[in-house]
Amino acid sequence: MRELKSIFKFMKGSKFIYLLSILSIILATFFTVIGPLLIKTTIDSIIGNKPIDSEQLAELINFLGGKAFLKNNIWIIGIVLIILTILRGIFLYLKNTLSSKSAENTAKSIREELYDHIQKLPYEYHVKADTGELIQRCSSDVETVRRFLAVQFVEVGGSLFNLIFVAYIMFNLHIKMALVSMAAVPIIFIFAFIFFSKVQKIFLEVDEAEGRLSTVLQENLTGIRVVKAFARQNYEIKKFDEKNCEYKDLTFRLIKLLAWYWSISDFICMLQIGTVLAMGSLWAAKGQLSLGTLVVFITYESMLLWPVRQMGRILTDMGKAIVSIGRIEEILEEPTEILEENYEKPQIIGNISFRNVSFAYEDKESVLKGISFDVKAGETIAILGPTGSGKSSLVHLLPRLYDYDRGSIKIDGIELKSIDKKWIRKNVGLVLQEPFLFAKTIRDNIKISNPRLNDKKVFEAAEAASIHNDISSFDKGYDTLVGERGVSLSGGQKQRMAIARTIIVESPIVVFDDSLSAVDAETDIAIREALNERKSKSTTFIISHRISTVQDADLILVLDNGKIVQEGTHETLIKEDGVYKRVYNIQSSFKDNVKEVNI
Ligand SMILES: Nc1ncnc2c1ncn2[C@@H]1O[C@H](COP(=O)(O)OP(=O)(O)OP(=O)(O)O)[C@@H](O)[C@H]1O
Repeated sequence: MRELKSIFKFMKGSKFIYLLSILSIILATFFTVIGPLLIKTTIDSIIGNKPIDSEQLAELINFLGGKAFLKNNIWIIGIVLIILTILRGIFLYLKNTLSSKSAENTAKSIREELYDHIQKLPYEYHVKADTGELIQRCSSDVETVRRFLAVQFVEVGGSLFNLIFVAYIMFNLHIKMALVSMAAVPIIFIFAFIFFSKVQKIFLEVDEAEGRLSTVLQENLTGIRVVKAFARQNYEIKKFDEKNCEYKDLTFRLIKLLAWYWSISDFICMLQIGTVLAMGSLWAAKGQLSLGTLVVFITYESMLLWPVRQMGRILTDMGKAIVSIGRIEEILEEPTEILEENYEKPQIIGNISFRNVSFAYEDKESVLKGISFDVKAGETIAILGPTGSGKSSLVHLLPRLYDYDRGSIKIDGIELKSIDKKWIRKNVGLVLQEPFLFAKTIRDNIKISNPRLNDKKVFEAAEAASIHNDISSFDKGYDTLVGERGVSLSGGQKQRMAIARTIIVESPIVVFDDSLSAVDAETDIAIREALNERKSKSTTFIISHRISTVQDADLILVLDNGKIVQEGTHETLIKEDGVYKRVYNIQSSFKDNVKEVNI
């Protein structure tokens, strides 16, 4: 019951409200149960002549004026019944608002904790995680828990109290009638419990089918341009139809099963009420049961059966809530990245030295093997190599997105692993291969690292990234809203926005991970020149497949299969036989016709 413990943990701040809510439902049940007893007393002792068999009711009757007075003023009983109903209504209202309030609070704290935790999970986790699944856990799983807490959790307390209280009164009134009245209770409970445990599988299947339907929809809408470009609309429509039909069929199956359940359970209830009526009338005719008691039993019967029928449902919903909280816990148990360490926070200048660095993703084969090189602050290092040779892996070590397994990386003489992660990330600007822009204005996207930066800084960064003129040509300039994932911008514009966003920070170390690939050669040169002219020159890493992009670098590394196979400057490398010279020859011979040749 680890999951139940977790639910209680999230309810921490709302426990008192829950208690009030349970108290409200108990009081509502109390006022519901009192009504039929008053009717019984009226029939048996006020209209009839039987003595009142409960001290409390006798006191109430005396308070209202006594038996004789009430017999002539029976409307007073009617008013008391209305007051009881109003009180019941008030407490039911209180129960509903209180439990909804605390459920909302609990759901809010689950969502907050989840979101905070997801933000703190390591880069590695997000690389592998299925975003759709994470969204589902943060939304529909939290919703299942919320629904359970808002509706059913308090209902369990209310139903139990109802069952115990009603059974207690029944046994006090007439033992034989109580036994008859309760005969179907275990049958209905077991039937409900077995039925809902069996259909729980279908409930889950419906949930999963709904998840698959939303995944198809989400994927299609995100990749709509690819769908259109490949004229795949019909295929996508068919795929959606399949998932839609699957969801409809499963839901229909569930509804049919539920219809069966409610009909059979109604039948058992009716049979039970019929038995109570028949046996009650028989015993009443024989004088073994008063008319008033018969009325009480008939009224209590439905009060007893309805919550028992619901109980099976509540128990299975509890099962669903437990599954959901388990899925939420799974994320919360993922170890977070320790960012706020008591590690060093040195002033970073940008001298970097790699010595025999090796790195592997988890237990796989090393993707970097014995990498060694030195860079002085302000220098530019270019990295070239075939796809999968380890270029991105190498630069991802710098902001400690991953930690190297062997060897040593020193930044200004300090071992990288001993530098605080948050600190080093503030000092290493990374322009990723696939830039992601937020659905904000261009200005806000550029100054995302520090919203307090002034427009002058924004314009400077945009100019250095050769995007200022493009932005100025838009109707709303820097206030232009970037659509979801920046759909209104071209690939090259998005890349340049990402560059502006990184260089505005003026980090001492900047990494361009193949982030000039979507801009033409002239813009590429313009950006690099602008970067060189900046006051604070950063140590710059450039990953590129284009010789023209890397040729001015102070040091060029050629990687292959995780190893440095060549290193030097453009001048030295074109004189050496090797990959660099080969690529250079291919690219320069096709210079006029082909802009770039990938190696
Ligand atoms: N998160 C990851 N988990 C496991 N393996 C990975 C991960 N990222 C990359 N790899 C593997 O590591 C190797 C090096 O990948 P890396 O992205 O560093 O190459 P690259 O030279 O930058 O390639 P490209 O030019 O295509 O971007 C590849 O074999 C790749 O499959």
